Formats: sequence, C-alpha cells, structure tokens
Amino acid sequence: MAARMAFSRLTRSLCEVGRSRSLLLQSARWVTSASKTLTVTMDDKTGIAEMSLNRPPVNSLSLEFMTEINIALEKLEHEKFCRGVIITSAIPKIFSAGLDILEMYQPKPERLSEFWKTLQDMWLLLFGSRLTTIAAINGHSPAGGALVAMSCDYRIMAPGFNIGLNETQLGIVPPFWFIDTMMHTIGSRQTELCCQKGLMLSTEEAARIGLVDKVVPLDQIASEAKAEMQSWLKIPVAAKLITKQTIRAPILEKLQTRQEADVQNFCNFAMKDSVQKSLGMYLENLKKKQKE
Ligand SMILES: CCCCC/C=C\CCCC/C=C/C(=O)SCCNC(=O)CCNC(=O)[C@H](O)C(C)(C)COP(=O)(O)OP(=O)(O)OC[C@H]1O[C@@H](n2cnc3c(N)ncnc32)[C@H](O)[C@@H]1OP(=O)(O)O
Repeated sequence: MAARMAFSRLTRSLCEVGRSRSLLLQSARWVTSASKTLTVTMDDKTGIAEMSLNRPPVNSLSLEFMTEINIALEKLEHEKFCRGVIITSAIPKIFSAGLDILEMYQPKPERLSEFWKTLQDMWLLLFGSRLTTIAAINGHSPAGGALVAMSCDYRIMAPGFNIGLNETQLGIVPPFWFIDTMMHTIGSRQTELCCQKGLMLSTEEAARIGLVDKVVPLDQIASEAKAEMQSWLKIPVAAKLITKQTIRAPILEKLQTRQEADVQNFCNFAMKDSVQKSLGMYLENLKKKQKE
C-alpha cells in the first residue's frame, strides 16, 4: 500500500513543484537530514543533493537503515528545488554490502516481512524517482548494493572494486525485480550469465557490459558525479522524466501488482531450513575470512 502510494506520487511528480520550502534551508548548501548513518545534503544553487551512506562496518541494509533512506528519498522527491541526487558511501572501500544478512538469518517472522516491504519501497522510490539519480560507487557493491546502484539513472565506479548480484553464491535466489532491474541495465543474456553464476564483476568487467557507465579514479568520483549530473540537468526536465517513466513504469508495475505475494514468497523462501542453513554457513565464512 505504502509503495502504491509512493508510485502514484511519483507519477504525479511533475505537478508537485508548488510545495513550501523546508525551514532548514538557510544557505546554499544545507543538510536535509543527518543521522549517524545517513547524511543528505542539498546544494540550493544547483538543486543537486548528495546522499551518503554511513552504516559501519559495510553499509548493510537493515530495516532501520532502509527506513531512513526511504524517508530521505521521499523528502527529496517532494523538495521542489531538488533536481538530482548522487548516492555514495562514506565508508572506505564499501558502497554497500547489500541486504543485512542478519535480518534474514533466524528472523522473527513479523520483522522479516517488514524488512522485505521496506526494501520493496526503497526500490520503488529509487527506480521510480522523478529525480535524476547517479550512483557514485566508491567501493564494493554486492547484491542489494548493486540493486541500489542499478536503480539509478547512471553509474560511475572507481577501479579496484566488485559489483554484481551474487545471491546464488549464497544459496538464495535474486528476486524477480532484482533480475528485472539488471535486465533493464544490461539486457537479458548478460543478466542470465551474471545471475545464474552469481558473478561479482570487477569495475572494468562491469563497464564492459554496461553495468557501469563510467570508470574514474576514486579521488575524482565525487567531482565526476557532479559534472555528469550537471549534464543530465541540462536536458528539458519534462521530456527526460516522461521518457524515464515510459521506460520504467512497466517494470515498476510488475512489482506493485504483486507486492504482497512477493513478501509472502520471500518469507516462505527465507524461512526454509535449507536457506537458513546456507545463510548460516555464509555468515560463518564471512567471519572466518576476517580471522584469516
Ligand atoms: C522464490 C522466491 C524468491 C524470493 C527471494 C528469496 C531470497 C532472498 C534473496 C534476497 C536477496 C539478497 C540480497 C542481498 O543483498 S544478500 C547480501 C549479499 N551480500 C554479500 O554477499 C556481501 C557479503 N560481504 C562481503 O562480501 C564483504 O563483507 C565485503 C562487503 C566485500 C567487505 O569486505 P571486508 O571489508 O573485508 O569486510 P568483512 O567481510 O570483514 O565484513 C565486516 C563485517 O561485516 C559483516 N558483513 C559483511 N557483509 C554483510 C552483510 N551483507 N550483512 C550483514 N553483515 C555483513 C561481516 O560478517 C563482518 O562482521 P564481523 O565484524 O562481525 O565479523
């Protein structure tokens, strides 16, 4: 329901430019929300916001973290001066480790479904955003991290990191809308290769198949993202947005029309003994790897 409302808001977005300006707006660059784990700043002169993920150790997406991200995305969506958002990480070498595996391992059923709904909402907000969205990928970006990046309009990535939907390596299945998002980005053959094998691609490999649009050195990623954003913001806004909506609406609608069923599928699947066993082993290996 929340996501359905989010979607209809998004499709009405062109008409939503008459809202009052936030009281927080006092100078050219302002903080629209700041917490320990998420900082969102907006440059009033350019209309470019930056959302910086900062949930140590690896920006894994927990229920609370995604809720925070969703609130910030909604706020930007409705801020009439905001035209684009750059998503990046404050954590060295990690963009996002994807979903917080601890949310899926030995979960409480109610929290598990809430967790999944919140993830769906995050994707619906980001993939369906009226804003121009750029991922400045300054670290590893597996699974849910790749989903965040792929949901943006454009991806810039620094060398030396990996990105991909690696779910099958964990013994879990990428949900259909993760796959749809990847197909939208790189086409169905490359998606099949990447998803079946759970490939984590290097920056250069990702760029070769179009999963990443531009490779730039780490120290230039922020400035390059801003420069890229400026070029997107020169395109007439209505034409650009309607084009985006035309392309993305069927992909969004596919999840919207089966959101509840998808939650149920996920919960049933995640609670299976075999899946719990795989997740447990995967977590153990992650911890072992740290000791080696
Ligand atoms: C038929 C219906 C189907 C329905 C759907 C069914 C199934 C559901 C599919 C759900 C889709 C899943 C999406 C996901 O996003 S799953 C998560 C995938 N993510 C990963 O596999 C990443 C795992 N992590 C890593 O590879 C590395 O940690 C790293 C990100 C490359 C960073 O490496 P490094 O800097 O060396 O850090 P550490 O490995 O030492 O990790 C530090 C601590 O962080 C913990 N950690 C890492 N990743 C996660 C995570 N995703 N969730 C929770 N915790 C994580 C790690 O254990 C270390 O913890 P410790 O300090 O306590 O030991």
